[in-house]
Amino acid sequence: MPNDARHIAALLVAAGRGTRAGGAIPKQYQSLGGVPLLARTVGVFCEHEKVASVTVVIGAEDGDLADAALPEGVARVVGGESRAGSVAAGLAALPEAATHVLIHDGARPLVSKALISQVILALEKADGAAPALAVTDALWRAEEARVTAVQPRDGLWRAQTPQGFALEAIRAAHDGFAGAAADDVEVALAAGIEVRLVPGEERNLKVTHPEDFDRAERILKEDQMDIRVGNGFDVHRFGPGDHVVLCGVTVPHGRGLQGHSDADVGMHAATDAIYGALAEGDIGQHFPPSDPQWKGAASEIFLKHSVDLAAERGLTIGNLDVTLICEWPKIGPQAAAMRAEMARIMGCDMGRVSVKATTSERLGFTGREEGIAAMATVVLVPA
Ligand SMILES: Nc1ccn([C@@H]2O[C@H](COP(=O)(O)OP(=O)(O)OP(=O)(O)O)[C@@H](O)[C@H]2O)c(=O)n1
Ligand SMILES: C[C@](O)(CO)[C@H](O)COP(=O)(O)O
Repeated sequence: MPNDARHIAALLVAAGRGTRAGGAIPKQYQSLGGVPLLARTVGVFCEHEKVASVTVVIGAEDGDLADAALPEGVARVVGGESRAGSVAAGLAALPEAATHVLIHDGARPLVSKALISQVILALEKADGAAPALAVTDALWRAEEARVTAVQPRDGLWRAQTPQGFALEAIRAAHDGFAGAAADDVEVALAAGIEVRLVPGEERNLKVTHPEDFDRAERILKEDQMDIRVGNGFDVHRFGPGDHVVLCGVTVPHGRGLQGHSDADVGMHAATDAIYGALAEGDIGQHFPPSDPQWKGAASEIFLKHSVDLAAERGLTIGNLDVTLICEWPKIGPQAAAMRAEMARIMGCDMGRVSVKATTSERLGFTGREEGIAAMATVVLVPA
């Protein structure tokens, strides 16, 4: 269920003929890693928690191919002769509740949930937002296979999709646009809509030529091999109190743990392990202790956030191993409840979560019962 007051509609244009890609059927219905290319594109948007509806624009003669490629619940509409015509048909068919639209090429199957999120975020600041990559190669003009001039590349960007807009603004822009447009940003600019740039992704290629299938398949294989390991470590000191919260479970104790949040040292170590695996910093970076809104916060919020970030990258929990280091309280009797609670928050099987404990033989700060330490190791695997 989208957690956004806006209704963000995804509009995937897939009515082209794919002549440059060749093949017996249009490229969007050809197999990419054993799945129709368009099914992959649609899947990414269907799984995005902020996308409220998905509409696909198909070719008039592609009904049977679309039946085989599209999941139930995805609306479809027949497109036009040009990409712009297909977008216009799609804009007219979006759900009434839609406030914003993400217009995306069906032929870009490797778009990531993280990129979609960036475009949605940028739409909070402007009526238009689109991903692009800076041009890094030198640019030339040429005629008849001879270089005739150098084209300065400063300020030049390679356009990608999804291109996001406030719905009424882009509808009006399309209504008032005459002629051919390469994409919807061109239509938006002609109507004076401000379009914010967000960093594009190399992997978000448009399958255009036959060799692009090989490129896309190589990226999919790399995704399958993307296994991440992270570790986390945390310490909280004891203070006054009558309980501690460890791995989400409240344990009666003669003292409490001090901290800005609920001081759940085990959950913090686990969360930092996940951020570490993602190279996404640590809890303090995402939830600054200086921010009063996190005072006394349940650490569940932090753990859930790190797992959501992993999911945006297509990763899920392979396994998590947490070690609590303390003399007291005794963890063994609570370990199963802690594993169950962590598994619930992370949305994974309890068999993937380990919580164990050790004393430090009365040595050091944990041995003197000044505080509790925790360490965690996580493995993230492709979802
Ligand atoms: N009349 C059209 C033309 C294009 N598209 C869609 O716009 C996207 C980008 O276009 P492009 O890659 O140029 O696709 P094709 O037009 O299918 O390719 P080609 O020019 O090689 O025929 C694709 O997802 C394509 O299906 C569309 O919905 N309707
Ligand atoms: C919209 C687009 O994907 C932006 O890069 C692109 O312009 C559409 O594809 P085409 O090959 O230009 O038709």
